[in-house]
Amino acid sequence: MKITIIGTGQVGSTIAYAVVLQGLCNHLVLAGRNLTKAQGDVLDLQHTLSFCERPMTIESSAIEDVKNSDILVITASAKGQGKMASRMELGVANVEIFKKLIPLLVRNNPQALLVIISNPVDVLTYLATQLAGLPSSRIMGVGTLVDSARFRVLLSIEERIHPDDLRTYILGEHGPNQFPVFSNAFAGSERIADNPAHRRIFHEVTEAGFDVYNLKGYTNFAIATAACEVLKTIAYDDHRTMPLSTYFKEWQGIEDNCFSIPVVVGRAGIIRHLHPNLNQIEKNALGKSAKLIKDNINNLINAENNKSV
Ligand SMILES: NC(=O)c1ccc[n+]([C@@H]2O[C@H](COP(=O)([O-])OP(=O)(O)OC[C@H]3O[C@@H](n4cnc5c(N)ncnc54)[C@H](O)[C@@H]3O)[C@@H](O)[C@H]2O)c1
Repeated sequence: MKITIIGTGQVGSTIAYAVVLQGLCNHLVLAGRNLTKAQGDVLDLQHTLSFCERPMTIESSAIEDVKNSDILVITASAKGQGKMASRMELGVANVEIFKKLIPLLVRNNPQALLVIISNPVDVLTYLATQLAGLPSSRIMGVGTLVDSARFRVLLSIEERIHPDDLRTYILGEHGPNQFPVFSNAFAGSERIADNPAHRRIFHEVTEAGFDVYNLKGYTNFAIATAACEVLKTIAYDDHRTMPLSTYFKEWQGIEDNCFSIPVVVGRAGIIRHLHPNLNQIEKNALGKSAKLIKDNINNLINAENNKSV
């Protein structure tokens, strides 16, 4: 299994470190615009291997020389300017980056699954699906997986139950247009109530990424761990369920959109979309989110396409 990470900034390097610690492949490539940084990371990671259980080839590469990967993890991104209030601030620059990167990467890595990390992740997963010309099952964004994980951790503190035993999903946008699915949230088969305390935790989660970013200038540990959950279920063909950003023609009455829905993931990519039975509050939230997310996609991608015609 050959995993290539595109972009060796804070997130790319931390994903690489987590991949090495977890032994998720036998061939890891770090590819970046800044080859010196990639080479430095490679040496540092190679020196980690004697403490790891699995041997692994670790190499650096120029992006144009990346070939025949099984999985491409895309973290390349423009830099945010100062404090960040919205992931859409990266949108115009990252749409441009993706228009150059995705066709090149797909041409040279025709069998690869694409795991999109860069923000705004739902817009970029939609764009990558358009540009790649591959089945949408092969392209996924680590959307609200990280939000759902944060939600479980904060709820676990409130409920004093291990976060892994909390079945709670946040769906929709990796951003302000996300919503919690309390109607299907359980711990030990007991419903996790939709009450003011749990709603307050959900609102904390929506802001949590910015809290970390505005304190230290980037987020890396939670996203790298979430990305590795996706890589692990692909590598071992585990068929685990998780909320990921994916293009769909139709899901629960919403058409032609791209955001996080519950999916089953394995070696072939997204194997199945799951269809939870949402209550009326959640159906309303879904409809509202879907419209706002599609507006973001239209504003960033379609407006740009129309300009270049
Ligand atoms: N989906 C999520 O949950 C999530 C969580 C955290 C961060 N992110 C996103 O991940 C991305 C990376 O974050 P980071 O903190 O590592 O940023 P960073 O600035 O540290 O790294 C970005 C990397 O992209 C490279 N790059 C820039 N322009 C490029 C180009 N034209 N071609 C190729 N490479 C290019 C840079 O050289 C750098 O190595 C951001 O968009 C960030 O918002 C997403």
